[in-house]
Amino acid sequence: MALVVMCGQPCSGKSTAAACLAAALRSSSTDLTVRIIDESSLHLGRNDSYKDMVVEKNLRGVLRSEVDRSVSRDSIIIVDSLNNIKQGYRYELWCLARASGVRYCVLFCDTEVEHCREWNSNRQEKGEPTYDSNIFEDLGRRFEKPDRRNRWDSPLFELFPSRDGIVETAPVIAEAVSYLTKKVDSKTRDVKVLQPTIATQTVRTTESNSLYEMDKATQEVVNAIVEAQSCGLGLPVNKISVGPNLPTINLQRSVGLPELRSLRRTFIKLAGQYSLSGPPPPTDADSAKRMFVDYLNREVSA
Ligand SMILES: Nc1ncnc2c1ncn2[C@@H]1O[C@H](COP(=O)(O)OP(=O)(O)OP(=O)(O)O)[C@@H](O)[C@H]1O
Repeated sequence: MALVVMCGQPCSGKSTAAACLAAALRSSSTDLTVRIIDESSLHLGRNDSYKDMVVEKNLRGVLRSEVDRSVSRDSIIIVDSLNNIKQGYRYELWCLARASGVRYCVLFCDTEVEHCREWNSNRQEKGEPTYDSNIFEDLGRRFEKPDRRNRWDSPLFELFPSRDGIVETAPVIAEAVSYLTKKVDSKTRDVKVLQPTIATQTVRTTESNSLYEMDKATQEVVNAIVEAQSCGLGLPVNKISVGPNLPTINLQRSVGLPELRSLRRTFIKLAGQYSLSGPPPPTDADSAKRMFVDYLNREVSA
Protein backbone atom coordinates (compact mmCIF):
# COMPACT_ATOMS: atom_id res chain seq x y z
CA MET A 1 0.00 0.00 0.00
CA ALA A 2 2.70 2.51 0.99
CA LEU A 3 6.26 3.09 2.06
CA VAL A 4 7.09 5.97 4.42
CA VAL A 5 10.73 6.96 4.76
CA MET A 6 11.62 8.79 7.98
CA CYS A 7 14.52 11.15 7.61
CA GLY A 8 16.50 13.45 9.88
CA GLN A 9 19.65 14.05 11.84
CA PRO A 10 20.60 11.54 14.54
CA CYS A 11 18.39 12.04 17.60
CA SER A 12 16.08 14.49 15.81
CA GLY A 13 12.82 12.85 16.93
CA LYS A 14 12.32 10.37 14.06
CA SER A 15 11.20 7.43 16.21
CA THR A 16 8.80 9.64 18.17
CA ALA A 17 7.37 10.93 14.90
CA ALA A 18 7.19 7.42 13.39
CA ALA A 19 5.28 6.20 16.46
CA CYS A 20 2.85 9.17 16.21
CA LEU A 21 2.27 8.53 12.52
CA ALA A 22 1.70 4.80 13.13
CA ALA A 23 -0.78 5.55 15.93
CA ALA A 24 -2.62 8.12 13.80
CA LEU A 25 -2.80 5.67 10.89
CA ARG A 26 -4.10 2.90 13.14
CA SER A 27 -6.78 5.11 14.59
CA SER A 28 -7.83 6.28 11.12
CA SER A 29 -8.79 2.74 10.18
CA THR A 30 -8.89 -0.43 12.25
CA ASP A 31 -8.08 -2.78 9.38
CA LEU A 32 -4.86 -1.04 8.39
CA THR A 33 -1.60 -2.97 8.82
CA VAL A 34 1.18 -0.59 9.84
CA ARG A 35 4.70 -1.76 10.58
CA ILE A 36 7.78 0.16 11.67
CA ILE A 37 11.14 -1.18 10.52
CA ASP A 38 14.06 0.24 12.49
CA GLU A 39 17.50 -0.78 13.68
CA SER A 40 16.26 -2.07 17.02
CA SER A 41 13.60 -4.31 15.42
CA LEU A 42 16.53 -5.95 13.59
CA HIS A 43 18.55 -6.12 16.83
CA LEU A 44 21.14 -3.64 15.56
CA GLY A 45 22.70 -1.20 18.04
CA ARG A 46 23.17 2.51 17.20
CA ASN A 47 26.92 2.81 17.66
CA ASP A 48 27.73 -0.62 16.27
CA SER A 49 25.76 0.12 13.12
CA TYR A 50 27.47 3.41 12.27
CA LYS A 51 31.01 2.97 13.56
CA ASP A 52 32.54 2.68 10.07
CA MET A 53 31.53 2.64 6.42
CA VAL A 54 31.58 -1.15 6.15
CA VAL A 55 29.10 -1.81 8.97
CA GLU A 56 27.01 1.17 7.89
CA LYS A 57 26.75 -0.23 4.38
CA ASN A 58 25.83 -3.56 5.88
CA LEU A 59 23.10 -1.95 8.03
CA ARG A 60 21.64 -0.29 4.95
CA GLY A 61 21.64 -3.62 3.12
CA VAL A 62 19.85 -5.39 5.98
CA LEU A 63 17.25 -2.61 6.32
CA ARG A 64 16.74 -2.48 2.57
CA SER A 65 16.20 -6.22 2.26
CA GLU A 66 13.74 -6.14 5.16
CA VAL A 67 11.84 -3.31 3.44
CA ASP A 68 11.96 -5.17 0.13
CA ARG A 69 10.46 -8.22 1.78
CA SER A 70 7.81 -6.32 3.72
CA VAL A 71 6.52 -3.70 1.31
CA SER A 72 3.18 -4.76 -0.12
CA ARG A 73 -0.09 -3.46 -1.47
CA ASP A 74 -1.95 -4.10 1.76
CA SER A 75 0.31 -2.63 4.44
CA ILE A 76 2.02 0.62 5.33
CA ILE A 77 5.71 0.24 6.09
CA ILE A 78 7.54 3.01 7.95
CA VAL A 79 11.34 2.88 7.68
CA ASP A 80 12.56 4.55 10.84
CA SER A 81 16.26 5.08 10.29
CA LEU A 82 18.47 8.08 9.52
CA ASN A 83 17.97 7.72 5.76
CA ASN A 84 20.47 10.53 5.59
CA ILE A 85 21.98 9.96 2.14
CA LYS A 86 19.87 10.87 -0.86
CA GLN A 87 21.43 8.89 -3.72
CA GLY A 88 22.71 5.97 -1.73
CA TYR A 89 19.62 5.36 0.29
CA ARG A 90 16.42 7.34 -0.16
CA TYR A 91 16.68 6.81 -3.90
CA GLU A 92 17.00 3.03 -3.44
CA LEU A 93 13.97 2.93 -1.16
CA TRP A 94 12.02 4.96 -3.68
CA CYS A 95 13.04 2.35 -6.32
CA LEU A 96 11.74 -0.45 -4.05
CA ALA A 97 8.41 1.37 -3.67
CA ARG A 98 8.23 1.90 -7.39
CA ALA A 99 9.03 -1.73 -8.13
CA SER A 100 6.19 -2.76 -5.81
CA GLY A 101 3.74 -0.20 -7.23
CA VAL A 102 2.95 1.43 -3.87
CA ARG A 103 2.56 4.98 -2.57
CA TYR A 104 5.68 6.66 -1.20
CA CYS A 105 6.47 9.68 0.97
CA VAL A 106 9.19 11.12 3.21
CA LEU A 107 8.56 12.41 6.74
CA PHE A 108 11.37 14.75 7.70
CA CYS A 109 12.17 15.80 11.28
CA ASP A 110 13.83 19.16 10.68
CA THR A 111 15.58 19.59 14.01
CA GLU A 112 18.63 21.87 14.31
CA VAL A 113 21.75 19.88 15.02
CA GLU A 114 22.41 21.69 18.33
CA HIS A 115 19.05 20.45 19.65
CA CYS A 116 19.80 16.93 18.44
CA ARG A 117 23.16 17.07 20.23
CA GLU A 118 21.48 18.23 23.44
CA TRP A 119 18.75 15.56 23.23
CA ASN A 120 21.40 12.93 22.61
CA SER A 121 23.22 13.87 25.80
CA ASN A 122 19.92 14.05 27.72
CA ARG A 123 19.31 10.46 26.70
CA GLN A 124 22.04 9.32 29.08
CA GLU A 125 20.07 10.66 32.07
CA LYS A 126 16.97 8.84 30.83
CA GLY A 127 18.92 5.58 30.54
CA GLU A 128 18.33 5.45 26.77
CA PRO A 129 21.09 4.29 24.41
CA THR A 130 23.01 7.28 22.99
CA TYR A 131 25.26 7.92 20.02
CA ASP A 132 28.95 8.26 20.90
CA SER A 133 29.85 11.89 20.24
CA ASN A 134 32.31 11.13 17.39
CA ILE A 135 29.66 9.02 15.63
CA PHE A 136 27.01 11.70 16.22
CA GLU A 137 29.23 14.46 14.78
CA ASP A 138 30.19 12.37 11.76
CA LEU A 139 26.56 11.51 10.96
CA GLY A 140 25.55 15.15 11.49
CA ARG A 141 28.14 16.35 8.96
CA ARG A 142 27.11 13.82 6.35
CA PHE A 143 23.38 14.50 6.51
CA GLU A 144 21.84 15.38 3.15
CA LYS A 145 18.67 17.38 3.65
CA PRO A 146 15.70 16.19 1.60
CA ASP A 147 14.60 18.36 -1.30
CA ARG A 148 11.00 18.01 -2.49
CA ARG A 149 12.11 18.60 -6.10
CA ASN A 150 13.71 15.12 -6.08
CA ARG A 151 11.32 12.27 -6.92
CA TRP A 152 12.71 10.27 -4.01
CA ASP A 153 12.06 13.12 -1.52
CA SER A 154 8.52 13.73 -2.64
CA PRO A 155 5.94 14.22 -1.33
CA LEU A 156 7.79 15.63 1.65
CA PHE A 157 6.07 16.13 5.02
CA GLU A 158 8.07 18.27 7.44
CA LEU A 159 7.98 18.42 11.22
CA PHE A 160 9.84 20.97 13.34
CA PRO A 161 10.17 19.10 16.64
CA SER A 162 12.20 21.71 18.56
CA ARG A 163 9.62 24.40 17.75
CA ASP A 164 6.34 22.46 17.81
CA GLY A 165 7.12 19.22 19.65
CA ILE A 166 5.85 15.98 18.11
CA VAL A 167 2.25 15.01 18.69
CA GLU A 168 -0.12 12.59 17.03
CA THR A 169 -2.56 15.44 16.37
CA ALA A 170 -0.03 17.60 14.46
CA PRO A 171 -1.47 18.93 11.17
CA VAL A 172 1.48 17.47 9.22
CA ILE A 173 0.77 14.00 10.63
CA ALA A 174 -2.88 14.41 9.59
CA GLU A 175 -1.79 15.43 6.07
CA ALA A 176 0.47 12.39 5.82
CA VAL A 177 -2.33 10.09 7.04
CA SER A 178 -4.70 11.55 4.49
CA TYR A 179 -2.15 11.14 1.68
CA LEU A 180 -1.38 7.56 2.67
CA THR A 181 -4.95 6.38 3.13
CA LYS A 182 -6.79 8.35 0.46
CA LYS A 183 -8.73 6.19 -1.99
CA VAL A 184 -7.33 6.61 -5.46
CA ASP A 185 -9.71 7.00 -8.37
CA SER A 186 -9.42 8.57 -11.78
CA LYS A 187 -10.06 12.05 -10.33
CA THR A 188 -7.46 11.86 -7.56
CA ARG A 189 -4.51 13.74 -8.96
CA ASP A 190 -2.63 14.53 -5.75
CA VAL A 191 -1.76 10.93 -4.83
CA LYS A 192 0.95 9.18 -6.76
CA VAL A 193 1.04 5.41 -6.88
CA LEU A 194 4.46 4.57 -8.24
CA GLN A 195 4.52 2.35 -11.30
CA PRO A 196 7.22 -0.28 -11.79
CA THR A 197 9.56 0.11 -14.76
CA ILE A 198 12.18 -2.25 -16.15
CA ALA A 199 14.90 -0.13 -14.49
CA THR A 200 13.41 -0.37 -10.99
CA GLN A 201 12.68 -4.07 -11.40
CA THR A 202 16.36 -4.61 -12.15
CA VAL A 203 17.35 -2.93 -8.87
CA ARG A 204 15.09 -5.42 -7.09
CA THR A 205 16.65 -8.45 -8.63
CA THR A 206 20.29 -7.64 -7.92
CA GLU A 207 21.75 -6.81 -4.54
CA SER A 208 18.54 -6.73 -2.54
CA ASN A 209 17.73 -10.16 -3.88
CA SER A 210 21.02 -11.57 -2.58
CA LEU A 211 20.32 -10.21 0.87
CA TYR A 212 16.75 -11.38 0.73
CA GLU A 213 17.75 -14.91 -0.29
CA MET A 214 20.44 -14.97 2.36
CA ASP A 215 18.04 -13.83 5.05
CA LYS A 216 15.35 -16.34 4.10
CA ALA A 217 17.68 -19.31 3.57
CA THR A 218 19.51 -18.82 6.88
CA GLN A 219 16.18 -18.50 8.71
CA GLU A 220 15.10 -21.84 7.24
CA VAL A 221 18.30 -23.48 8.51
CA VAL A 222 17.71 -22.04 11.99
CA ASN A 223 14.11 -23.31 11.94
CA ALA A 224 15.28 -26.81 10.95
CA ILE A 225 17.73 -26.91 13.88
CA VAL A 226 15.18 -25.62 16.39
CA GLU A 227 12.65 -28.17 15.23
CA ALA A 228 15.14 -31.09 15.33
CA GLN A 229 16.36 -30.07 18.79
CA SER A 230 12.83 -29.79 20.14
CA CYS A 231 12.10 -33.35 18.95
CA GLY A 232 15.35 -34.47 20.62
CA LEU A 233 14.27 -32.81 23.89
CA GLY A 234 17.18 -30.36 23.90
CA LEU A 235 19.90 -32.97 23.34
CA PRO A 236 22.48 -32.35 20.61
CA VAL A 237 21.14 -33.56 17.28
CA ASN A 238 23.35 -34.59 14.39
CA LYS A 239 22.80 -35.06 10.70
CA ILE A 240 20.01 -32.54 10.30
CA SER A 241 19.17 -32.30 6.62
CA VAL A 242 18.15 -29.00 5.04
CA GLY A 243 17.67 -30.31 1.54
CA PRO A 244 18.97 -32.69 -1.11
CA ASN A 245 22.60 -32.17 -2.19
CA LEU A 246 23.29 -29.96 0.80
CA PRO A 247 25.70 -30.73 3.66
CA THR A 248 24.05 -31.99 6.84
CA ILE A 249 24.17 -29.98 10.05
CA ASN A 250 26.39 -31.70 12.62
CA LEU A 251 26.28 -29.82 15.89
CA GLN A 252 28.37 -31.21 18.74
CA ARG A 253 26.15 -29.67 21.38
CA SER A 254 22.66 -28.33 21.73
CA VAL A 255 22.40 -24.66 20.67
CA GLY A 256 19.66 -22.37 22.03
CA LEU A 257 17.66 -19.96 19.89
CA PRO A 258 19.45 -16.77 21.11
CA GLU A 259 22.82 -18.26 20.13
CA LEU A 260 21.46 -19.42 16.77
CA ARG A 261 20.10 -15.93 16.12
CA SER A 262 23.40 -14.38 17.01
CA LEU A 263 25.33 -16.83 14.77
CA ARG A 264 22.93 -16.06 11.93
CA ARG A 265 23.38 -12.30 12.35
CA THR A 266 27.16 -12.61 12.40
CA PHE A 267 27.10 -14.83 9.33
CA ILE A 268 24.94 -12.35 7.39
CA LYS A 269 27.23 -9.48 8.42
CA LEU A 270 30.34 -11.40 7.36
CA ALA A 271 28.78 -12.36 4.03
CA GLY A 272 27.81 -8.69 3.46
CA GLN A 273 31.32 -7.48 4.28
CA TYR A 274 32.89 -10.07 2.03
CA SER A 275 30.67 -8.88 -0.79
CA LEU A 276 32.08 -5.35 -0.50
CA SER A 277 35.54 -6.46 -1.53
CA GLY A 278 34.75 -9.65 -3.38
CA PRO A 279 31.89 -11.35 -5.17
CA PRO A 280 28.31 -10.55 -4.09
CA PRO A 281 26.61 -12.82 -1.55
CA PRO A 282 24.93 -15.88 -3.08
CA THR A 283 21.70 -15.10 -4.88
CA ASP A 284 20.25 -18.60 -4.70
CA ALA A 285 18.86 -20.26 -1.61
CA ASP A 286 20.91 -23.47 -1.87
CA SER A 287 24.30 -21.69 -1.98
CA ALA A 288 23.28 -19.51 0.96
CA LYS A 289 22.21 -22.60 2.96
CA ARG A 290 25.41 -24.48 2.07
CA MET A 291 27.59 -21.58 3.25
CA PHE A 292 25.60 -21.11 6.46
CA VAL A 293 25.62 -24.85 7.32
CA ASP A 294 29.41 -24.98 6.78
CA TYR A 295 29.77 -21.92 8.99
CA LEU A 296 27.61 -23.44 11.76
CA ASN A 297 29.41 -26.78 11.62
CA ARG A 298 32.71 -24.92 12.06
CA GLU A 299 31.49 -22.53 14.78
CA VAL A 300 29.64 -25.09 16.90
CA SER A 301 32.31 -27.74 16.95
CA ALA A 302 32.65 -28.04 20.72
N1 LIG B 1 10.52 17.84 20.80
C1 LIG B 1 11.36 17.29 21.65
N2 LIG B 1 11.85 17.99 22.70
C2 LIG B 1 12.74 17.45 23.53
N3 LIG B 1 13.22 16.19 23.44
C3 LIG B 1 12.76 15.45 22.43
C4 LIG B 1 11.82 15.95 21.49
N4 LIG B 1 11.57 14.99 20.58
C5 LIG B 1 12.31 13.93 20.95
N5 LIG B 1 13.02 14.20 22.05
C6 LIG B 1 13.93 13.32 22.76
O1 LIG B 1 15.06 13.09 21.91
C7 LIG B 1 15.49 11.74 22.03
C8 LIG B 1 15.51 11.13 20.66
O2 LIG B 1 14.18 10.94 20.19
P1 LIG B 1 13.89 9.87 19.07
O3 LIG B 1 14.32 8.52 19.52
O4 LIG B 1 12.47 10.06 18.67
O5 LIG B 1 14.89 10.41 17.93
P2 LIG B 1 15.49 9.62 16.68
O6 LIG B 1 15.75 10.64 15.65
O7 LIG B 1 14.62 8.47 16.32
O8 LIG B 1 16.84 9.07 17.27
P3 LIG B 1 17.84 8.03 16.55
O9 LIG B 1 18.60 8.82 15.51
O10 LIG B 1 18.70 7.56 17.67
O11 LIG B 1 17.03 6.93 15.96
C9 LIG B 1 14.54 11.05 22.98
O12 LIG B 1 15.14 10.99 24.26
C10 LIG B 1 13.33 11.94 22.99
O13 LIG B 1 12.65 11.87 24.22
